[in-house]
Amino acid sequence: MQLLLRQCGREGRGLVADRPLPRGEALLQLPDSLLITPERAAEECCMAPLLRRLSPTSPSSSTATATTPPALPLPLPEWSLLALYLAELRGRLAAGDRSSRWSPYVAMLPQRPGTVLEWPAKEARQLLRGSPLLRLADSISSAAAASWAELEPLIAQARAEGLIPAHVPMSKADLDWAFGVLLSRCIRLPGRGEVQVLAPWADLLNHDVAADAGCHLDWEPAARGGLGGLVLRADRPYAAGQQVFVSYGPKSSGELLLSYGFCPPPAANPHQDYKLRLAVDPATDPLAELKTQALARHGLPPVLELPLKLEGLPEGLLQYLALITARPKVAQETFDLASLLFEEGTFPLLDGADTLEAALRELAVRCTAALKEYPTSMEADQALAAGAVAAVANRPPRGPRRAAAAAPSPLPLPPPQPASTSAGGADGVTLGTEDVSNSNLRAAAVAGIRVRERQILQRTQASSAAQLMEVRRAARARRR
Ligand SMILES: C[S@@+](CC[C@H](N)C(=O)[O-])C[C@H]1O[C@@H](n2cnc3c(N)ncnc32)[C@H](O)[C@@H]1O
Repeated sequence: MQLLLRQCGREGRGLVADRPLPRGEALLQLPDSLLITPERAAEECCMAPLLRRLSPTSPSSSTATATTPPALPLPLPEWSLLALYLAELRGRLAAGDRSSRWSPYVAMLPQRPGTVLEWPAKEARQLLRGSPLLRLADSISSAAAASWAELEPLIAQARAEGLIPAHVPMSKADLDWAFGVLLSRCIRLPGRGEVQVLAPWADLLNHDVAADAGCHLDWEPAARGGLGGLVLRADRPYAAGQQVFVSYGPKSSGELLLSYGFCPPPAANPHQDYKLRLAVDPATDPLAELKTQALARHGLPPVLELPLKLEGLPEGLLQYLALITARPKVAQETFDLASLLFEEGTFPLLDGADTLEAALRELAVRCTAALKEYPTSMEADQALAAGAVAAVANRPPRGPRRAAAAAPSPLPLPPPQPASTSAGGADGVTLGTEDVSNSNLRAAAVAGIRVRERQILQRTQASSAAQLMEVRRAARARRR
């Protein structure tokens, strides 16, 4: 055991090194039997007999290895199976039924994971107006609603068949809670066919925006010289008592707020962005069908979200914009244009007009339009965000600190450590899950995100205007 459970300031509980640990060391190792996989959820869930009848008969793409059982065809999406099982375990626990071996795990899960699913719908729409985060919030709630719509009739059927014990409600509230737990704790394992699992104990690791993208939990197949289990390797040396963080992925502060219920200062988050949505529009573009085909030939979808950042434009943005804004007189030229843009990386003249110039112009127009979408002013958002920073900067997180004692730590808890560096800094403070459960602080967190999104849009607008002038100057020089 190299890691100990601790209360770690705004992050809540976390895992710390129990002694100096060298880089590369396996800090944590869990065998398959200690993971809640979708297959295990389907087999162990009280609805298993019904789920078995629903299973497709054809074999699924197997993720079996020497250390994992063969994967059975799944009757439902992974997410729904995990949610179903979690909801059952929660119901059992609430009724005092501790018969499941996962009870201690479910008992230590947060009652309110703090994701956007807990925000009142009207508040979410108001708060996120103008920001691309509104699309993300909508997609999260739609996914949860679709999963519930799929599960509700099955739960009713299983109850009618007497599969669900009377003391287990399997209510919508239990499922909603399960969706929040999954959003904030489920781990996807690239080393095991991208399967999504719940990993008790490992899911006590907190996120650091600065952690290397490679610093994450993954499955190490024994066959390829790995340890044959879920493993976290130290990405750097750790001192005794130092909190071990992982990367939940290159996520913006808004993505973390909606899915994990905490908000690091956007200005200190290297993954902060503004997701610009680009799409071929069949309603206004007579060449939409051809453009969709041309994009597909280059492996590109007809709708794309690209992350604008302060540091510069994402790769491929101008090429994509050049294609979707182009109006070639000869329709078939769409394919030639796509090849020149996406294969050769050149912006040709189209019917005498410069496609790079058109793309830059369009980018500036879209930034201007996006800036107008925000319902608040930059100054108001700056004041709101700064007020929240001042309010939380020097106060310790609320909540019972003895919660860690109830968690499955086989060792006594060492004394509290100083607040981690990720909890503050010159660019603001991380608003933790307890903070953002307060709607005023939630509003302030979103205001801070809007400030950064606007700065990104303004910078992009200015740099596209500067580049546009450059392109025009070069064109004039060519004509002289
Ligand atoms: C996978 S769990 C990690 C363990 C969690 N701290 C706990 O007490 O159960 C993810 C949750 O931890 C918290 N968290 C993770 N990283 C954080 C960070 N850098 N700052 C604040 N909260 C964090 C959030 O509440 C998030 O939903």
